[in-house]
Parts: sequence; C-alpha cells; structure tokens
Amino acid sequence: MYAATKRENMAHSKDRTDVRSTLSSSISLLKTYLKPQWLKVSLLAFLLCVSIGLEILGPQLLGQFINAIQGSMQILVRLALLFIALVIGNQLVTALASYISEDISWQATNEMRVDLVLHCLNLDMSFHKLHTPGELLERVDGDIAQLANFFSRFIFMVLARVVLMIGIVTLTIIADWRIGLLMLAFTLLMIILLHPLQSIAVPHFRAARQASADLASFLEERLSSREDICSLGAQPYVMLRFNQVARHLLHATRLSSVTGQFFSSSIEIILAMAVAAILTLGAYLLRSGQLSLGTIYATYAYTTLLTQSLYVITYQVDQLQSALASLQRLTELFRTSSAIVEGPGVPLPAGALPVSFADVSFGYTAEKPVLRNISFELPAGKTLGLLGRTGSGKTTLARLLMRAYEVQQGAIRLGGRDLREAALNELRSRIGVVTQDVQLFHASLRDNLTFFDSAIPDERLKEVIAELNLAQWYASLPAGLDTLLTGGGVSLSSGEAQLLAFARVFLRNPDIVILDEASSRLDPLTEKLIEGAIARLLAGRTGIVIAHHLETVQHVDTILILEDGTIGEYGERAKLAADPASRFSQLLQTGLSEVIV
Ligand SMILES: Nc1ncnc2c1ncn2[C@@H]1O[C@H](COP(=O)(O)OP(=O)(O)OP(=O)(O)O)[C@@H](O)[C@H]1O
Repeated sequence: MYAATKRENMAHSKDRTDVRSTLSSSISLLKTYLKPQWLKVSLLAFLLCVSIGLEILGPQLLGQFINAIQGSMQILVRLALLFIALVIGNQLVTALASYISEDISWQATNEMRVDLVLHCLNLDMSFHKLHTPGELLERVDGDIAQLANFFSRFIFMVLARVVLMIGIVTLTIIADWRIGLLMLAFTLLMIILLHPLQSIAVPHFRAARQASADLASFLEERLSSREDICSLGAQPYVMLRFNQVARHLLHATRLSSVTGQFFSSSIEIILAMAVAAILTLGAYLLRSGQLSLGTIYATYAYTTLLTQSLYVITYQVDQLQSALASLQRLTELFRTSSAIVEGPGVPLPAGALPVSFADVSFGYTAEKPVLRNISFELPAGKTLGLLGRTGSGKTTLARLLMRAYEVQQGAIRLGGRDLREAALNELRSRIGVVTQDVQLFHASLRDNLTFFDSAIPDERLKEVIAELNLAQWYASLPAGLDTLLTGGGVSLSSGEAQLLAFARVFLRNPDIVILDEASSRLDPLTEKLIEGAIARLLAGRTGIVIAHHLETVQHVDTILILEDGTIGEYGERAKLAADPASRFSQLLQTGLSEVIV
C-alpha cells in the first residue's frame, strides 16, 4: 500500500517535473523569438494602455453630456465633438496596435518556422521514417499558426482586457463605492460561473470540429482512391459510410450550437440581472441626490464593456490550452536531436577520394541485420558496380557512405579518414547521389537544377546541359531554363528526370558519385543518353553504381555482388568476367540483361 502510494507520488512528481521543464523550455522558446522585437512589444504595450484609457473615457464623456443636457448648447457641442474625436482616435490606435501585434506575432513565428524547417531537414533519416511529412506539416504550419494567434491575440488582447476591467471597476468604485462594489460582485460572479458554463459547451464544440475533420479526411481518402472504388464497384459502401459520417457531423454540430447558445444566453441573463441591479441602485441614489444621471449611464456602459471583456478572455483562455499544446509539441521537436553526430571537421583530401569499407555491419533495427561484415577497397577514380537481389542491401550501403545512418560495427573511410571525423556538410558536398526516385520541384528548370541557388549563372547550366549531351532535349523545351516543371508545366519522363538528376550532380562537381540505376527499362534513345551521361559523370571521379542491368556495369572496374547483406562475390570486373566459375560470368552467360542474382 505504502509502496503503491510512494510509486504514485513519484509518478506525480515526475509528471510535475516534466510539466515544469516543458513550461520553462516553452517560455525560453517564446523569449528567444520575442526578445529581438522588444521595441515593438514596448510600443504595443504603450498603444494598448492608450486604447484602454480612451475606452474608459468614452462613457465618462457621454455621462458628462447627459449631466449637461439642460445646460449651454456650446458645451454640449464641444462634448459631442470630443466624443467623436475620441472614438476616431481609439479606432486609429486600435488599428495601429493590431497591425503591430500581427507584425510581432508573424515575424516571431516566421522565424520559428524557418528554424523548425531547417531543424527538420537536418534530422536524420530514421527520424523522417518515423514522422510522416503530413505530421511535420502540421507542426510547421498548424502548430505555428496556432502560436501566431496566441502571440497576436492572447498575450496582448487578454492582458489589455484584464487591465481594462481593473480600470473600470476602480473608476466605478471612485465614482460611487456602492455601485462599484455591486459591479465588482457581479464581475466576480461572472468569473466564477464562466468556466463551468463554458465547460458545458466546449466538449460539444470540440466534438463538432472533430466530426468536421473526420468528414474531410473521409472525403480526402475516398476521393484519392476513386479509381479503385469505381473499378471494384464499391460506391454503395462508400456512400453508406459517408452518410454515417455526415449524420454524425449533423448531430455534433446541432449539439454544439445548442450548448453554445445556452452559454451565451446564460451570460446575457447574468448581464441583464447585473444591469437591473445597478440601475435600481442607481435610481435610488439618483432620487436621494447622491448620484447624477450621467454617472448612472457611464456605469451602465461599463457593465456592457465588462461583459464583452469577459467573453473575450474566456474564449482566449480556451485557445490558450491549444496554444500551450502546440508550444509543447514544438518544444519537443526542437529538442529532438539528430542521431547522426556532427564530426570534428577533419578535412578530407582534395580530388577523387578512395573508399574503404572495413568490416561494416548495420541493421535498421537490432533484430534484423541488413549488412554484415562488409569489407572492400575502391581506389580513387575507380568505379564499383554493385549487384544483388532486391532487398540485399545495396541502397543501404550507399546510405551508409553518405552517413545517412551510422554504421554499427566497423568503419568507412574516405581518403583514409573515418567518415565520422569529417564535417557533415563537407562530406555531403563531396558525394553526389542520383537515386531512382528523382524529386522534382514545381519550379522552373533552372531552379530544379540549381536548388534555387541564384549564384549559379545560366551559362554554367547550359554548359552542363551541353556536356551531358542534352542540348537536343533542352532545345525542345518551350521556355528553356524558365520552363516550369511538373504540375501545370512540363512533366518529365522517368528517363528525363534521371538526366536532370545527373545534371544536378554534375553542377555540384562532387568527388564521389553514387548512382542508383533506374530498374525499369527506358527507350533506347534515352538509354543511350543516360549511358553517355553516366560516363561523363564518372570520368575522373570515384563511383559506385547500383546496377539493375548488366549493360550498366560494362564499364566499371570492380564488381561487388551482395547476397543477403554479405559479400557474395567481389573482384575486378575483367577477371570475374574471364573466370567461368564466377557468378558474374555466369550472369553474363545467361544473357539476361536484367540482373537477378
Ligand atoms: N529505412 C528503412 N527502415 C527499415 N528497413 C529498411 C529501410 N530501408 C530498407 N530497409 C530494409 O533493408 C533491407 C535492404 O534494403 P535496401 O533498400 O538496401 O535493398 P536494395 O538491395 O537496395 O533493394 P532494391 O534493389 O530493391 O533497391 C530490406 O529488407 C529493406 O526492407
């Protein structure tokens, strides 16, 4: 019993420590992004004070107007003009304040967006395997937008409203302590009741939002698989399920509106009671000559202002919960560090680099080793042809060379230096990779080639295109380097996309080239172009070619056949080809162009 209680206490204290540490890192995150804008934040605070002052002054002026209604016309006109000027002034100050608060919040959150995108891009591949792009999009866009609202609305609006409420109650107490205390009592009553009243409505409001999100994701999923649905004649089942989801949305929305209405009606009733009580007391004080009509009017106006402020605060406090949840998720993401540790920055030798694998083993999970005791040497400027069945670990070997994952045993050396000693940036700038899956951006050909680096001149791009023998293909493009790729623009065939990927790598002029050959067949013309491009790309560089066709390894120097993550065969291509007992020569003899080892 005691042990259980102790465990529970320990768990609670751990939770508390977690909450505290998340809260403190969330606060320091906020500070980081708000600090550079302290001048604007101070200006905003000043403007909000002015706006609060003007807001409080309005009912005072109208009260004076009412008191002076029997007096001189001149004073009345002056008061009326003053009131109009005050309203205009307040609107201008409010507009300026909302401009500054939006500016502060978007600048802060945009900086956070930039840092987060960079942070996510630098995280290792295993992180990205676990977190889908959709999830990261939700962090970078959804959560940060939530924070932007928090910055612009909550921090400034709620604080301003709280100060306004304190100002109103204080002023009313000064004008007449009895009415002031009555107002204070109603304000406290409202504060006490608002939360329970709201908690009746909020779950239904959330349920309605969830139901609406469910309907949207249901539609998105079914519409994206419309081909399968139509070809399998599954429309009736889809419609049946759609009706269920839509009906659920109807119920949830109806309940949400009714409870929402109950909430605002309750507030209206409390407000009516407050107004009635204040006016009755005011009438009594007026009759006994202790209060003017103008002060009663001002008190009435303040009561309405108070209720409005309470509405705003209640809504924003509810928003605070989601903002804090967003802030917590963002803090956690920022705290996630890459499994690949930056090397001490030992420089790699210049020029084509020799590659050496020494007893390398690796598995994505502890249970399943993918590569086991791989050792080979690839001299500088030579090319290795990597063959093996699908799933034998060829791509994994290339990933280890780029340090996308860390080897679990053994070492990989480039130019005699362990990969882990080089700076990641230098390492990756020295290796060029062309994968099967070429990613194109919805952008011009120029941007697709340069990765949006405007420092690379067009002449250099045209040189590379000519060097890779792509001039004819380039001439066929409607707008040259400005041709828009993908989407509404030109879509490339897989062969053309590969050629574009070659050009990208060629532009970066790396010292090691890794080519993951496309497994599908291309038309003979494109194949010729690709063959030529590969030869140019590999000239003077160390190369690893993951080959799916025997033609591709015709010109390589060494062959490595992977079998279930181990080396099945390794040696000079010419020697293996000449040895009738070798697997490679057997492969050549079968005459299969497609490699099935
Ligand atoms: N990111 C990953 N996480 C977990 N397992 C993976 C991952 N990538 C590959 N694997 C597994 O590792 C093994 C080797 O995969 P790899 O992609 O290296 O093979 P491959 O020889 O390149 O295959 P292919 O010729 O089809 O491209 C496979 O069993 C695969 O399922």
